[in-house]
Amino acid sequence: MAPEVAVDVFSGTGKMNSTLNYKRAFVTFLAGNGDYVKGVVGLAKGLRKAKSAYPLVVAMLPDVPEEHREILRSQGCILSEIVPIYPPENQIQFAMAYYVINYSKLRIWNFEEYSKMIYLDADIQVFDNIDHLFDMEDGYFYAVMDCFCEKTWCNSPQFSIGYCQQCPDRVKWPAEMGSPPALYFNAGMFVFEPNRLIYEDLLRTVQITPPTLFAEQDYLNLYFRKMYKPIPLVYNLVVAMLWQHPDNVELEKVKVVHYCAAGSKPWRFTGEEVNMDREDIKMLVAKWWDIYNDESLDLKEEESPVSADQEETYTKSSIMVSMREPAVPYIPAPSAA
Ligand SMILES: O=c1ccn([C@@H]2O[C@H](COP(=O)(O)OP(=O)(O)O)[C@@H](O)[C@H]2O)c(=O)[nH]1
Ligand SMILES: OC[C@H]1O[C@H](O[C@@H]2[C@@H](O)[C@H](O)[C@@H](O)[C@H](O)[C@@H]2O)[C@H](O)[C@@H](O)[C@H]1O
Ligand SMILES: [Mn+2]
Repeated sequence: MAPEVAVDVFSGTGKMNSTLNYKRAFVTFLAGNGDYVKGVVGLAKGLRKAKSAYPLVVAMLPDVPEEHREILRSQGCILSEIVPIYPPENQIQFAMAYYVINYSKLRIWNFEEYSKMIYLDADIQVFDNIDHLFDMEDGYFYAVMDCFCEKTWCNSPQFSIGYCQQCPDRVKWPAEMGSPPALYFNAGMFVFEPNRLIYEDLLRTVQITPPTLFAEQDYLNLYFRKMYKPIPLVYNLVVAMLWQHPDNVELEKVKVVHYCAAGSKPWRFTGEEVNMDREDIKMLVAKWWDIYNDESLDLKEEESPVSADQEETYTKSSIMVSMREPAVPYIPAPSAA
């Protein structure tokens, strides 16, 4: 069983963070005019169904069309347009070509309107309330450990020797390859504190850090390696764990599902890719659709979505904030579709 830190939101230090005057929110990232917007709608409705007390902010690139923005506003999302961030010139072949746009996620450290945020990829669904994660001790970067066994890792040293942190005793890390890799998190879900100084350092450092296979996920693991605290996989079930490490998964206890395996995105699910004919995968995809199609979870007219001027102010401030950096030419990245 992989090493895990129990989620002790009332840490021994008694430093349970006051919820007074602290703004908290979930935040996701949206790029392009494709179908990830369905993921964000599903996430907004899932958080509503889980009765979360906090809003969902959408950090979106300029290429998200107005029609999609309107859909997200109607679901109560707080939209914040961000300026893209690109890695330095490089020859790297990212594990997936479209990962290049994921560096733009770094903009969320600039959302200083919030004291603590939980980042969630748009291909994630929250099936149970996880608001208690906001009460974890400040000063750390909390996320769930990833798995190195999928083909996407085939060009990594871990994959080449069959090593995975989810089962470190299966194939031990060979001494001749130096010390085993530090605990490594999946960057589809994490608990963090926006901070302008960290934000500026993140942007400075990313320009002098050679990009690697998993793009901003590798970079975030490198940058936060001293602050990282693993949390239980119930908070981000990377679905490949179901077949790569079934002994580590108690599906009935899982609160958050991350549809990141090839072919598992619910809104484009065909069931044809490897492992997509599994009963558990088909059940999780159906659960996602149950929420997405549940009209009772749509934001009601009488519920106060973000008013236009409130959003405008917020968006302007975030644009002003994000535009403080030199604007970069926006080059649409290869589509993930
Ligand atoms: O065309 C795209 C590709 C990615 N994303 C965003 O970037 C995140 C990371 O991409 P993805 O989840 O596909 O990566 P994976 O977790 O599958 O590696 C997505 O969840 C979305 O929030 C997006 O908005 N549009
Ligand atoms: O840009 C790099 C991405 O890296 C991560 O996805 C990976 C990772 O989970 C691997 O372990 C899987 O094998 C792979 O399928 C999946 O794409 C994050 O989920 C995503 O948000 C983003 O940071
Ligand atoms: Mn994802």
